[in-house]
Amino acid sequence: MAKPILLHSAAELLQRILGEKIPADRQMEGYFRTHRDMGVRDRGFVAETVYGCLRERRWLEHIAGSALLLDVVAAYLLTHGYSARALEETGFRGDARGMVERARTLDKTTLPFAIQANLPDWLAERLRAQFGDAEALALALALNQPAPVDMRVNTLKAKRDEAQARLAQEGFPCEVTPWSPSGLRRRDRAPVFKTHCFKEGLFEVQDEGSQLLALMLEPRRQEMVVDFCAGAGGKTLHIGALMANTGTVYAFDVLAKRLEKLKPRLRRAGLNNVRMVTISHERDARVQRLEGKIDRVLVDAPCSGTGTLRRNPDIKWRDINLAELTDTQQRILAAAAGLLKPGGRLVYATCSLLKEENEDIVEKFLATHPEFHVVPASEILVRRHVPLSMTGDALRLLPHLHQTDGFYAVTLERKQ
Ligand SMILES: C[S@@+](CC[C@H](N)C(=O)[O-])C[C@H]1O[C@@H](n2cnc3c(N)ncnc32)[C@H](O)[C@@H]1O
Repeated sequence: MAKPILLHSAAELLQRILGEKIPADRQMEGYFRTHRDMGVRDRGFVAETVYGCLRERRWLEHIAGSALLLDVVAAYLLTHGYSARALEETGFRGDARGMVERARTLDKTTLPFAIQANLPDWLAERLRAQFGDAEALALALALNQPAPVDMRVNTLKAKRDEAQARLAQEGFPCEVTPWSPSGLRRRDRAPVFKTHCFKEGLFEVQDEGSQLLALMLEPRRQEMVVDFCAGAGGKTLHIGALMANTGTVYAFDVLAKRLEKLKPRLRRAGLNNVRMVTISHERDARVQRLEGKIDRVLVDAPCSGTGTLRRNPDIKWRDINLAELTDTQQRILAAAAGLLKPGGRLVYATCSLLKEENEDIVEKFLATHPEFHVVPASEILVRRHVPLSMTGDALRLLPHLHQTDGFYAVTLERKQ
C-alpha cells in the first residue's frame, strides 16, 4: 500500500493545481523538484493519482460524499484497486468503507449528466447542446482516458518504417497510426525521449490529430509560409519538413519564451528554413511587412484547449473567458488573412471542441471577407493520402471517433 505521506502529497499537489493557473505538468515538475527525497516509484504513484483525480473529480466527489481533496484522493484509490483496510492502515480517517459501498451499489446512469461525464457544468451543457446526450457522453468518456504517445516521423531524416524499425531495435516497438502517413504510436507512456532515435531527430512527439493540421495546409517547396501562432513549433517543424527544408517558414508568436523552445527542436530536426519572429500583437509591423506576400498561413489559434483533456485534464477545472478568446481568434484570423497573396491558402485550426471557437469564427470571417472561400477538407485528405472522410467542409477530429485529441481545422483560399 502507498505510504501515508503520499496521500497527503497527492492532495497537496491537487490543491496547487486547482488553485493556481500554472498547468498541471509544470506544477508537478516544480513539486517534485522541491521534494527530492521522493523516489521514482513514489513520484509515479503521486502523478498517476493526481491525474486520475483530475480526470474523475466529479464522480469521485460523489463517491466520497465530500469535495475535500484528501477524500477525493481516497475515493480514487478505493475505486482503483485499493481496499478500505489498506487505506485505513495509512491512517486515513475518512469514511473509506462508506465510499466502497457507495461505489459498489451506485447506478452511474442515474447520476446527472455532468457527474457521469466528469465535466464542469458549463462544459457539459455546451457539449450536450452541440452533440446530443449520447454522443456528448461518449466524447466525455474518451476525453477522460489517458492519451497514447503519438510520434511524427521526421521525413527529412527517415521513412516511417525505418524510424519504426530503429525504435523497435531500441526496445520501443510502435504501431503505425491509422490517419497520419508519418505517425507512430505507443499505447504506454514509454520514455521515448531517451532514445537515440529522438536525439538524432528522427521523430517528435505529436498527437496524430495535430499531425493532420500541417497536411491541411499542403505547403510546397520554395514557398513563403507563416505559422502565425507557432508556440514551441510543433507544427512549424512539420511544415518545414513538408517543404523539404526549402523556402521560408516564419514562426510568429507573442511569447518569446515559447519560440525559444523551438531552437533545439530545429537543430535536432535538421531544419534551417525557419525564421522565428516574436511579435507584440497580430498587427505588429513585422507582420504587416509581409502583407500580400505569403503563399500559406497556418493559424493554430489560442483556444480553450477543450480537445486536449486526455493530456491536460486540469484545463476543465479552470475559468475560461470564452468571449475574450473568441475576440482574439477573430482578430488573429483577420490579420493572418491579410498576409496572403491572391490564390494563397490559410488554415484556421484549434484544439477546441466548442463551436464558438470554430464554426462561428469562420462563419463571421467569411461574412466579412467575400474574397475567401472554403476548400473542402475531404479533397485535401484524399490528396494527402489520409483515409478519413468528413461530412462537412472542415476537418473535425474527436477522441471517441478518431482516437486523437479533439481538433477543428478549415482551409480558406483567397480568390485570384
Ligand atoms: C495553440 S497554441 C500554438 C501551438 C503551436 N502551434 C504548436 O503546434 O505547438 C497558440 C499560440 O498562440 C500564441 N498567441 C496568442 N496570441 C497571439 C497573437 N495575438 N498573435 C500570435 N500568436 C498568439 C500563444 O502564445 C500560443 O503559443
